[in-house]
Amino acid sequence: MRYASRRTISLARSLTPVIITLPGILRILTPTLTRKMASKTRTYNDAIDALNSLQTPFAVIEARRKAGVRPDAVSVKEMRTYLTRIGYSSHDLDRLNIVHVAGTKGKGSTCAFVDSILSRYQKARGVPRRIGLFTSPHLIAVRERIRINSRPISEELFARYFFEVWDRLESSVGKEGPDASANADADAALIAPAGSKPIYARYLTLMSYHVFLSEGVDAAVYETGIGGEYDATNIVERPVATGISSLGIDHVYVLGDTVDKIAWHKAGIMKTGSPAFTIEQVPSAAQVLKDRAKEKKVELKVLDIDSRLQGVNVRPDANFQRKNASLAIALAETTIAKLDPSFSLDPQGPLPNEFVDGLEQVVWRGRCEVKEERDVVWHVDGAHTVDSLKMAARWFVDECKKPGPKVLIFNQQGRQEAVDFLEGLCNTVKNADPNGIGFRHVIFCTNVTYAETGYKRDFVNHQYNPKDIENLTTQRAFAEKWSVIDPSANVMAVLSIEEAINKVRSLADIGLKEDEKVQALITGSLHLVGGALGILEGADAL
Ligand SMILES: Nc1ncnc2c1ncn2[C@@H]1O[C@H](COP(=O)(O)OP(=O)(O)OP(=O)(O)O)[C@@H](O)[C@H]1O
Ligand SMILES: [Mg+2]
Ligand SMILES: [Mg+2]
Repeated sequence: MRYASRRTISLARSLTPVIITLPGILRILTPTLTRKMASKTRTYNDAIDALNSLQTPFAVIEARRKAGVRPDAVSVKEMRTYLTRIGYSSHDLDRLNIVHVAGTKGKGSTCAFVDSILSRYQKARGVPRRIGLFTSPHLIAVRERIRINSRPISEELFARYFFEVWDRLESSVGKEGPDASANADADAALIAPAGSKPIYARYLTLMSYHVFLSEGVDAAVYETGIGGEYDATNIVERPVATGISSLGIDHVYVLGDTVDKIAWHKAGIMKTGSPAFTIEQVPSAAQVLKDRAKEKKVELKVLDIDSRLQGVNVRPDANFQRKNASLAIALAETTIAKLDPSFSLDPQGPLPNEFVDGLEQVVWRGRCEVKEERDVVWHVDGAHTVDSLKMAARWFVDECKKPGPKVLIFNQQGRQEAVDFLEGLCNTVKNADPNGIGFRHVIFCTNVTYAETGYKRDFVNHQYNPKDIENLTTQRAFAEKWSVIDPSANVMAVLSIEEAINKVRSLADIGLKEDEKVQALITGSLHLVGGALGILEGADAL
């Protein structure tokens, strides 16, 4: 086994007021930040720096974890308070005609399908007028999370709306709207002190409402962040429809350690008066969804794979994706029927062209992507749970028809349980090979993008232990585990995504046969995948 040597790297970019040093503690030079933000020309980079200052520091996360603090109903009250402070009531959200999607896996893909179908319909019929899409996490740049008509909002627009929200929150004095009682004011002040701001993901959620309402969006697709019941997106009271994609185990610390506990949270997005859809689930999860629907008097439809998908080229050609697509069809159909009363879908007949095109031409980057170079075929997928990693491995095996050594680049930072992701990944690939050969080389890297210059600003993350990254603690644990699971593999740990990619490219120089290409899989985290795509494409992949 070979490890990269331990060394100190400076991750500072010259213009940024955020300086990170390894080893050591992350420092934010707030005077620069404050001065910049006070000036008139507040840029996208200023916005991202200010946003990064809203991340919960690693030490606080640790302390909460130890004390067993979990999100609860107060989180939703807090979001409502902030919404009022930036000038909206939850009734205003009705104008957005929100499609709300929760699930352990497939949320983003389902949302992207819905968005893509609505876009095709818009082009053909002019309805909806403007489509909003809110997803998480981001792959290449933060502004990807807020899209209008399928395009990430521009840096200028992002900066403008970001600071409008910022300023409104800073100047809030605890008056919670004209109708608020003294008690309500006092409550709100306790939940969210005047002048305070929500944390990172919640801030972006809040900002998305401001963006979409200001920009005249009349259909908005929302992916939940974590869970559903207490998620920041759950302040919507009258969504057009809700959808729950595949349920499984993830975010155990926040949501609980069994699939039925997790299902309880996800079911929290269902709303009385709004149609709800899901797909086939494991029995315990299905039961919880059914019970919660009954309790909320919601009619929950459990969808089979839509028979009208036959002949539709859904990629990847896998059952999980057809489930996502089936859910998306129902959600898009319900939305369009509300906005265009002349629309109706024949459940037996073929799908309208707009639906077929929307499903076939969807762009959802970093999921099951293939990029071919002269000597290396890169297979890139952001899976990061046990189940989705097995899917990713199966997809990889199916794609790897051409000969050549298989190589893995893997990262998952900050989650100890991730060491359990490896076995399924290893065995799926091994078992698919007639000679039982798995990955020849396995490279574990940190989530640092570049060897020399460190993190791209959009990826600065205060939530990880900097010591762990410096010492490659996680990567060494992964490497040790892999050496036990597959002693024949050449396993290594390196300090950055860039080094990992260069390592794979250098493998091509040492002994590929004539018709061979290195078959590389990059997976384990969207952060890794986003950084890798940026490097492979040599520029912002956006
Ligand atoms: N229905 C599904 N069941 C299992 N795995 C899935 C499913 N849909 C997608 N995946 C896998 O999970 C990866 C992430 O998909 P997607 O972005 O749609 O999920 P998500 O729910 O938005 O996840 P995240 O937790 O990253 O927000 C995909 O690349 C694919 O490998
Ligand atoms: Mg997730
Ligand atoms: Mg997602």
